Amino acid sequence: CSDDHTHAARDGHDHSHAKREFPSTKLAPPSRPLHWASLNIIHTTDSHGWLLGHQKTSFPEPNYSGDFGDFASFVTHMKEIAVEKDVDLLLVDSGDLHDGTGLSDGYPAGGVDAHASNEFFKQLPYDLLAIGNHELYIYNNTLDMHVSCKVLKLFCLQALVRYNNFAPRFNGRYLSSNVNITIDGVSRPVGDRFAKFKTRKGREVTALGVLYDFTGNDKNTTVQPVADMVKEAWFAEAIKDEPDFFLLAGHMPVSKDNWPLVFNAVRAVHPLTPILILGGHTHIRDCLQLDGRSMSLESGRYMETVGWMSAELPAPKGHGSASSSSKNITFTRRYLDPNRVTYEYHTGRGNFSFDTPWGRSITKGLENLAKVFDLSFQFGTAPHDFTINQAPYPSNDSVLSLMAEAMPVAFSLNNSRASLPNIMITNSGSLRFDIYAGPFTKNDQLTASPFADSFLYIPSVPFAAANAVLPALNGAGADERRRDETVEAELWARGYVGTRYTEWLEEMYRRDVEQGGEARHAAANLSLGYVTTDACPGVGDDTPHAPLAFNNIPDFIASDAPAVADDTPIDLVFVDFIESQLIGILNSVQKDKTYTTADILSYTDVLATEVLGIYAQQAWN
Ligand SMILES: O=c1ccn([C@@H]2O[C@H](COP(=O)(O)O)[C@@H](O)[C@H]2O)c(=O)[nH]1
Repeated sequence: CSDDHTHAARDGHDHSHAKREFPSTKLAPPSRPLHWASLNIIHTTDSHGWLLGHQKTSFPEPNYSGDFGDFASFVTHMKEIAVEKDVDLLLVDSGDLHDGTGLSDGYPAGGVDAHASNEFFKQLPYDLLAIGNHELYIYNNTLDMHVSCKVLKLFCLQALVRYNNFAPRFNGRYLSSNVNITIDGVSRPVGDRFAKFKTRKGREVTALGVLYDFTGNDKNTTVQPVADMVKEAWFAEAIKDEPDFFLLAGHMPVSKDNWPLVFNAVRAVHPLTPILILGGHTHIRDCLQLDGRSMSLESGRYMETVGWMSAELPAPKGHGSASSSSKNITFTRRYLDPNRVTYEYHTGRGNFSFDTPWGRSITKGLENLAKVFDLSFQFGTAPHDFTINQAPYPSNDSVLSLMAEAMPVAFSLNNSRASLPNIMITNSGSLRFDIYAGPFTKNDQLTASPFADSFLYIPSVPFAAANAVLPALNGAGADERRRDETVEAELWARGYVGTRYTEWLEEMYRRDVEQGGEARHAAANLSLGYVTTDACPGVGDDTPHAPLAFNNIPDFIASDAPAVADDTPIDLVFVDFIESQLIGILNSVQKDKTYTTADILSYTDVLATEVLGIYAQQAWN
């Protein structure tokens, strides 16, 4: 029934689901079936707690409205199809499960970030997972991903009670090839360094799980640079024997990063063995081929994309295959919008036959968790949409402008310093999602600003110096150069990837404008969404869309500067995430004093996660 494929509503059998039978919005189905080959992969990355799907009704949100229960049902049906076709289908994740929604970050005091949401992740039949940088900002989060009872005998009982954790569930397939955690003075991999396993069809796989050169990790966790990892004896030993293919998952962008180091190290030993790379981190849809027998895929962010890769591999070794063939392998890739229309289209199911009991139970469990965490608690009513890149900055419709306005309001509560002049600075990367008109809930607060960062200050900074910090941080100095390369490199290493994502959005918008976008979209009846151009052949986006409007934003934002004389001492307030850059910049814009961490004090107990809620309670009620 074709209509069954064009609405994302549920069948209504289970009325307890009625609340999430969004969107009633009509969704376009995919443009064509997926190409299945002898080996196929479903890929997720950078999900950041977005397991209840995107719940707002303005486009592009309905494109991503499928929840993790729907995804589980999709995976079940796809696995059945793979068996019918007698081909391999693997499920792979490339990390960053923490920081992003109320489900991951709305836990009660004393809890561990994403522990509860990861219980749902653990229910999916992932064949391989890799650690992300967001698993490493806080030691306890890393610990929660670890704990192998095989290794940690004494610690285990206590850990299982407190941290009923992640890696052991995946039985050697949660990989952290270059990431360690230190427990009781002993440094050990968070998951496993590598995995060797066989697919259902008997293909031998050698797998790695690599993190890019991240340096913002908490103490007692370590990230080994990729260039050093490939020189390790364990690495040489792991890749020595030839499998049917190498599966390189990792939280590392497929373009402009270090995958070639890993790829070349493998190629030096195995010039022809297929290499399949599943990357992440920059939140974009991207694909390239490092050679004709390899494909690298990156599948977006926030469960806004489910990636698909297919590779026509020869039969497994020992099944009479010509594994030493030097011919190019036929690969395809596709970026799926995760919604029920997409899922039903590709599984040949309708609203009445799509849900599996297991998928439904995951949806129910997520909804219960949202209740337990009180995620629909309403702070106020947002008067209109506030966006990160669709609206110019500064403007009334910019989330960044909203934050700049909200900080002084939120930090003035019970704060004896509030009457003193100040400038408050935060990084725009801390704002992770748009705010939509209507009820502004605890979940909306955490999707917009999920990092529980504190605010610090340096007292008595002369206004002229304090006021020079923001432009210097943003690189808009007198000579109009982009930000200092050292600062840029440091930000990248600490996990600052906003630039790559916004460049991607800008490029799709610019290309579209050049092609005379609007009339074309109207004629083709396109809804808003991602419009990907990558370096791989064939159709990428599963459902065609028109791109969102794009405006450039600065990397750092600040509250309005006070109207005081240049030499007036003021409080320079800033989010702790940018502490090291801020001190460096402050020392570069003035030479009267060398500021150090000893000059820094705590400004407020209000965390970055709480600012918008406090503001909404005052301004939006
Ligand atoms: O405490 C924090 C931690 C991170 N950020 C911002 O997050 C991104 C990096 O996240 P990815 O998902 O790995 O892209 C980066 O832009 C940081 O600015 C933060 O603000 N505070």
